[in-house]
Amino acid sequence: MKISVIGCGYLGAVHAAAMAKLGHDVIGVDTDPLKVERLSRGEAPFFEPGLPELLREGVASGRLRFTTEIADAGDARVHFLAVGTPQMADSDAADLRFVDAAVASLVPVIPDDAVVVGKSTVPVGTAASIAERIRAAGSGAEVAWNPEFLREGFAVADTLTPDRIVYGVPDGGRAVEVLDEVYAGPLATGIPRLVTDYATAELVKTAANAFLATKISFINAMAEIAEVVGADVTQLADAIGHDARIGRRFLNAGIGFGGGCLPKDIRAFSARAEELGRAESVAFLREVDAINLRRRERVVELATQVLGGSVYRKRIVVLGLTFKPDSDDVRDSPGLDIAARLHGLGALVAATDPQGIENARVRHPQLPYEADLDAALSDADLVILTTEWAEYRGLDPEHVGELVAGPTIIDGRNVLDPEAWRSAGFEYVGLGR
Ligand SMILES: NC(=O)C1=CN([C@@H]2O[C@H](COP(=O)(O)OP(=O)(O)OC[C@H]3O[C@@H](n4cnc5c(N)ncnc54)[C@H](O)[C@@H]3O)[C@@H](O)[C@H]2O)C=CC1
Ligand SMILES: O=C(O)[C@H]1O[C@H](OP(=O)(O)OP(=O)(O)OC[C@H]2O[C@@H](n3ccc(=O)[nH]c3=O)[C@H](O)[C@@H]2O)[C@H](O)[C@@H](O)[C@@H]1O
Repeated sequence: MKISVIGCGYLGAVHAAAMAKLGHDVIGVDTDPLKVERLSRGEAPFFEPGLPELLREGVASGRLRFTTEIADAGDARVHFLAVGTPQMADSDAADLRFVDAAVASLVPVIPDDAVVVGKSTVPVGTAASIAERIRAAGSGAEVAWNPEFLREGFAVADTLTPDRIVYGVPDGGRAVEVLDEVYAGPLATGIPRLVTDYATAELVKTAANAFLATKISFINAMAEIAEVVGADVTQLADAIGHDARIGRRFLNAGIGFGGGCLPKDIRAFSARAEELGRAESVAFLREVDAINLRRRERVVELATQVLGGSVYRKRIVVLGLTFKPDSDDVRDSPGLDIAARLHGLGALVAATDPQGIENARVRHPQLPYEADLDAALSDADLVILTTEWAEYRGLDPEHVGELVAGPTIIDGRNVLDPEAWRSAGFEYVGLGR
């Protein structure tokens, strides 16, 4: 089937390449000419394991092309909207300007039998208003909402073999049949498919991210209590996680969640609930956000404590600037935020990351970066692990001990073995353990 994907960022580029892998004829559209140029060469414009191979294969097969011209996508049957929905600059609400612009550019170039499929995360009610706008423009194109649940770092596998596929569709339309054809490959393997109305599909996505954020803040709240009473939050998570009703996944306490989605999605949900007169229904999400942001502050407090009352002029190496490992994404990254706070307090920060330095530099040009891990660790008074990249989890405490000036480590992700670090002479500080 001929498919277009409008917006080729972390979501859209992977979706376009995955659709080509499923055998479709795909055109990706993005307003950023540099991104389109790289994608057209079969190169990934960001770090995502498995994506370069998929792009190269798709471009070489002739089934995957990219363009800046929306008109080039006019003859596709299905148009996936995958543009960004960031937080507004001056409020918690989602900024829908990219979605609006994409729809406005698309409608004049598509025929009446086209299906416009939203993948971006939007406030509930958006799909219905887009459908209304398309009708008002005199187009017969149908709208469906097909939320995306991929995780960065696992984006390729999550797209090709998702846990479930959700379609929000209007009554009596053709979208279900068309989407079943698009996803025939994954559906044939028995992946659950749920067909709902627009509002339910939009809410499914928002609810899923709100639940995940709540789970993380729940365990971080337990970490706050554990710190006071000397309990170990990791053992606590293991113990409650054995209850299948709770489950161990997403119960890793530490410096909390970041990224281009969970933080902005819970805020947008709160803002939308307020517009709907139901602010109280999700008032707990404000607390989820506050607990999350307190974790960053806590690391700064701990750093100040272990360095004898001030971080001023102290050499602090921050290991990890991306919001999670196996991604170069630094949007709302807790590690980068902590590095910037410490720098602001006069610490001599060495900020390092295997993939994130380039993006981090754009957001925080004032920070001192050091790509070489050993050079970053040299003469440090304090090491803070902020992103659990494999190379940081696998650090040899004896080797690090030979490089640093002061053997103290704050494990912001609770992933290191405290005993191994202590027996190498380090003061080990976990978050709630
Ligand atoms: N990043 C992720 O892991 C996931 C993201 N989402 C949602 O997907 C949406 C996109 O997120 P990301 O890919 O992370 O954002 P992104 O910022 O990486 O990508 C958005 C892309 O859209 C392009 N764009 C903006 N306006 C355009 C227009 N009018 N026409 C064509 N292209 C345009 C931008 O140049 C950019 O390349 C958001 O709603 C997000 O919440 C959902 C699930 C996973
Ligand atoms: O809507 C989205 O964009 C996506 O948001 C998240 O995916 P992602 O942001 O890629 O990454 P996660 O694995 O969810 O991690 C998010 C943050 O939570 C943190 N985290 C995760 C798990 C945990 O136990 N503790 C914890 O602090 C991570 O370090 C990271 O900063 C969701 O997991 C995806 O299902 C969703 O599609």
